[in-house]
Amino acid sequence: MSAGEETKPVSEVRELLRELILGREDPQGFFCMCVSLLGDADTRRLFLDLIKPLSSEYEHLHSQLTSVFLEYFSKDESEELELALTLSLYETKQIDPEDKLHNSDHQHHVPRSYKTYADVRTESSGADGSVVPENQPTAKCTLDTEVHKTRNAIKHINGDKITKSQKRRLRKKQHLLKNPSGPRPVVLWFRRDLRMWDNPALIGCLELGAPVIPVFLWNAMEEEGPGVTMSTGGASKYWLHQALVSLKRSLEERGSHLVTLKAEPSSLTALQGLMDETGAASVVATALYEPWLKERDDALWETLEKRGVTCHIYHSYCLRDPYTVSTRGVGLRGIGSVSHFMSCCQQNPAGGLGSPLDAPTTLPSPSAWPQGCPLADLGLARMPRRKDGTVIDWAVDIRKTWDFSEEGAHTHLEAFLRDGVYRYEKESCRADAPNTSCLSPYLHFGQLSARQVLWAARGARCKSPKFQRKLAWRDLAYWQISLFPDLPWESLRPPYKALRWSSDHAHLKAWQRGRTGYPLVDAAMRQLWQTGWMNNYMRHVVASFLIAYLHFPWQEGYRWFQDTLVDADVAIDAMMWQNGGMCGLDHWNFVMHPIDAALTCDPCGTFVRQWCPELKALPDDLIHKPWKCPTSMLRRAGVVFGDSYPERIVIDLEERRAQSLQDVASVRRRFRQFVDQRSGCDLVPVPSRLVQDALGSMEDIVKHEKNGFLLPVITRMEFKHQSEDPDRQDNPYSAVLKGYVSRKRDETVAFLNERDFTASVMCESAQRRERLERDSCLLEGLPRPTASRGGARRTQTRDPYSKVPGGVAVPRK
Ligand SMILES: Cc1cc2nc3c(=O)[nH]c(=O)nc-3n(C[C@H](O)[C@H](O)[C@H](O)COP(=O)(O)OP(=O)(O)OC[C@H]3O[C@@H](n4cnc5c(N)ncnc54)[C@H](O)[C@@H]3O)c2cc1C
Repeated sequence: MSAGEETKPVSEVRELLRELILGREDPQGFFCMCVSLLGDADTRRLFLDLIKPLSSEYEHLHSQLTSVFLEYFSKDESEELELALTLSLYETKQIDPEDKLHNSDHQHHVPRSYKTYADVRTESSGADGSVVPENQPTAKCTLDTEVHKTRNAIKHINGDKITKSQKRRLRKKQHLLKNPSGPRPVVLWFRRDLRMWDNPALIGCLELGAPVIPVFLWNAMEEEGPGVTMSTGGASKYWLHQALVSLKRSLEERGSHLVTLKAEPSSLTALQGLMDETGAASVVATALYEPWLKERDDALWETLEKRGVTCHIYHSYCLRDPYTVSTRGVGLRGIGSVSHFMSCCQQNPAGGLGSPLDAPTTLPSPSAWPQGCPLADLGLARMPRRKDGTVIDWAVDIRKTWDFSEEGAHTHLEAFLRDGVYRYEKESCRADAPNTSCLSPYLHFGQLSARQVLWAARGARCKSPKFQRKLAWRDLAYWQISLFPDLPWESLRPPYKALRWSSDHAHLKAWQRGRTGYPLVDAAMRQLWQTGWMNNYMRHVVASFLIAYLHFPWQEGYRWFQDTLVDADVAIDAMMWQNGGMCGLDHWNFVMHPIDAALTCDPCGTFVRQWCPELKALPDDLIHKPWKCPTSMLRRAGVVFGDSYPERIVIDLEERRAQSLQDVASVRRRFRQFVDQRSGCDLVPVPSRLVQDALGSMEDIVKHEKNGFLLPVITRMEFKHQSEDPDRQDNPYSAVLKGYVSRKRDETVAFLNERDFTASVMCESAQRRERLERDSCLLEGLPRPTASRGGARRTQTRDPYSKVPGGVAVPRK
């Protein structure tokens, strides 16, 4: 073939050859494009000549292309005929949509308990809710039109420059040519449902009977939402990376693959690109409930559906879709508490929960995979480098602590139900024993579904209602964020925004790094820093300390948790910090005391010894208040304040607490319009949808305001009392809780606390006296005095709090 007679398609192929050499195209793709541009006969005739120039410098490429060519043309004639027939059939179908409808042979089946997006939309518009069949004539983006479009695109390529979208279309052609007669692939969009077991979206995909293309898209901006959300901080991003590694492996074990992609500029464009490239006809995903993500998804589904793509959305992230929770018949009194939420769910039931689904053993693959990017390129597990170039591996302890896989999730669940659940009801507050499930990161990333956990808990030998209720707490958080989209950054109780907050950066830093001088707080914050987790009780202790004793706004704690927790969850974290920060719908009716709380959760100091090893030689009874140790004891234990262990950053806890209380009282007086004069409760502006839902029975307590509705919400007695006289020092309703189990137990704790301290100091001075006497006898040559009986150190040998009948501690004998 001389250059003079070279046709346009041939020069386009030469152009593509350059792309291949530059590594921007793979041999398979290149070959398919040749077939598209030249047609079968010319490809057979010209291909080997066209690739000849590669044989010297790019020998490997050349041999790959040759074998692709030989393989393709080794097909017998009947196969080729079939291909031709299929393509012409598509052409015919394009001009005869009726025929296409009648021939729809792979209508999908959606499990009854789940809904497609089409269902949800038709339902909400009051239609009958029937499922939109995949091959419905209104679907604009059918296979035949795509083939046609692709052909047109190829016709219009201008030879000199191939644009990205042209390339994508060519790739789509490649997919179609490879699998011309099969059903069009379905994109399974993994988000926060990174599991094989009990994954309705995954099973829904399989029911479509088409090849499945699992994808994970990452766009940090979209996750963030409009406010200061800190949706995925360092630790949880690290977990996400590892969970994706594990998901990829699970998919590969099933003959599939995970395509990872940076969704730039948006998830919508990335998905559209994928649909174009693969010819996929539907997208399947699990619903997300953060309002900004829901908004994004709603717009995205709508655009895709307009383009003829069918979108199937399943609900499995929570036990209950938060957008279906109604207060009808229950009202708004007590809103924010888990019992109110459970009443709403019971009174207004949704469809049944159904039972967990099995994992599939295989997944049908497409004939060719779309191009993604390496998982590492998503930048989820980025490690900074030192000046000398070495990597700072900050996640080393997180790796040692956790198994990030779905199997790891099941192991945790089984171990908990076999062992920990027996102690959960009464002893879940213990910091020194693994009495809780540690399932939070797995639940957050959907490596376990809430339904699986609930089923397993119900079927366990020992049933813990308290544990099962925790799943309702989780749903409550998602309901709250669905009602209050600003939950992660805006206090729900307006007056509290005006509180006088501390700006002492050194205090905040000391809290973050576990250097406050309060061993229990420090141990918990160090555990968080190193492992990305701490238990619920300890989260209450450190949150109380930050807010009630250090006077920082709750948002500081929320953001730090979001960055350091492996289970950082915008909805739960925001709800809990708002409640702890006195601004939530249900603010905590207690303040954890940083020393006395230890007597309930770490009575022998085991937890503190693990995370603050510099204190490990201190006796049990003083390890939580080392500043009370006699100097000699500190010397023996090697504790030097300000050196081996920090000085306390605040000394007078009572005074700090009283100040916090006074500040609250004064803002409540300043913003009287947000205090209900009748009940003394705080008033919170609530969204009208909530009020409309409940109205009727609630007219009496909901005040109609110009800018919304104000609802009286649960308010601490001590606040009501203090507001009457902000300078008052003797508030009888003090919320400071020394322990957690009961006030009675607190009193016992206080008694033991005092007795132990006195006894320990007495012992210490007796020892000192003995030593002095012995030394002076030695000096004066007198006989040694007889040694007193019993050990000088009063180290506790038995933990008196591990069994607390009826919540009352048994004092030591
Ligand atoms: C200030 C503060 C911040 C918190 N931030 C988060 C967070 O970012 N992510 C998070 O998952 N939990 C958060 N929690 C709730 C709770 O502390 C953790 O879910 C729990 O410690 C996780 O440990 P676990 O799995 O052993 O819990 P378990 O006691 O075994 O509970 C089982 C599951 O129930 C759910 N759950 C438990 N407690 C709560 C709760 N109070 N609210 C909602 N769901 C709950 C979790 O999914 C948990 O995994 C926070 C609590 C506080 C006080």
